[in-house]
Amino acid sequence: MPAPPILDFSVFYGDDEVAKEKLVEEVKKCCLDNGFFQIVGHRVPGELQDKVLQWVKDFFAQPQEEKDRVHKDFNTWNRGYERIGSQILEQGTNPDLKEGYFIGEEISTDHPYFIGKKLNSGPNLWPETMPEVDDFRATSMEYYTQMHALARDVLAVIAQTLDLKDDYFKEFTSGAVATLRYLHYPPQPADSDEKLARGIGAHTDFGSVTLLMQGDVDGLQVYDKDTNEWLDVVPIKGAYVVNLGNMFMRWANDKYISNLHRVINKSGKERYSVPFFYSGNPDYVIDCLPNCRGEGQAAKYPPISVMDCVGASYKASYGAAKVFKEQPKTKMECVGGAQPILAS
Ligand SMILES: O=C(O)CCC(=O)C(=O)O
Ligand SMILES: [Fe+2]
Repeated sequence: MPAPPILDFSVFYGDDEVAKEKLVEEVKKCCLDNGFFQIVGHRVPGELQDKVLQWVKDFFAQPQEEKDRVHKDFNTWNRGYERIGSQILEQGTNPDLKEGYFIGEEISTDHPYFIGKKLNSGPNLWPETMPEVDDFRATSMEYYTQMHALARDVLAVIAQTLDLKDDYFKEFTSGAVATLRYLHYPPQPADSDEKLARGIGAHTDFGSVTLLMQGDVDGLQVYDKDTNEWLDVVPIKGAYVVNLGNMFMRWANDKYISNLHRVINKSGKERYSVPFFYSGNPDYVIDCLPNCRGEGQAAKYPPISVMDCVGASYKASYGAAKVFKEQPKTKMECVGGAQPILAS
């Protein structure tokens, strides 16, 4: 299996039906193989991408005490900053050498979508003391909106890979929630032990699809089960790495794959990346997709709401992070397939 192929997504927006069919075929191959591919030719403006990446750098360049002002422990709905070393995603490795900042739908505490009712919902925690924070906020939310649109388009193509109409996921995507994560990986020492050093430990993602913008520094690797090797996903300016998450794998009855990946930053440089985790409408009930099981074959998993499926993964992840030293990680409730490692 080669590294994830680079697909020209612009044909999705054009009239060339043959090219569209080819795109659907290529995406299907990737979904069956390891659930990873890259896209160029999407509609997210390059200027907006550059602006976001610059803000990501500027945010993490702030003094530690400024970043701690917006620490995610100040809320229970997964928004704000997390320090270097606060996660261990892979059993037996060093704490992840990365810091992060989470953004989501801007939802007030009196909104019906507020936590308790809906998945990871609540107000964002903006770095109010950072110079030009209004631009940081506006740029982040504009990008967040653009990523929702791209996720819907990617899902329209994925629907076609299953011989479904391109609007099959319409209900799932209306009222969808998602999480945008800004990430900074300081350089890992060149002589660091590959057995222990991780920017982000091997894991699978929780949701339906993840759309990842990498900066210009490499380090992302995808596990190849056939050769037991890790394949480098070399950054391409402006491109998105697309991968399926655990919920989609379950939804597709394990026909499509949510694959292990990790980051080791051996470049000697600061690495920045921006994943967008698309959960979907929290109330939507996922139940074995059409064309994902043989005739007469039962679905492997019972129906489950998006909120319960993705929510269980978050709970398992944070619970496990807190008690990590005392007990081994367990398989998550909602993960399809025998993934040995917790998702993020
Ligand atoms: O930083 C990257 O390239 C990957 C990040 C990732 O896999 C994640 O946050 O789940
Ligand atoms: Fe990931």
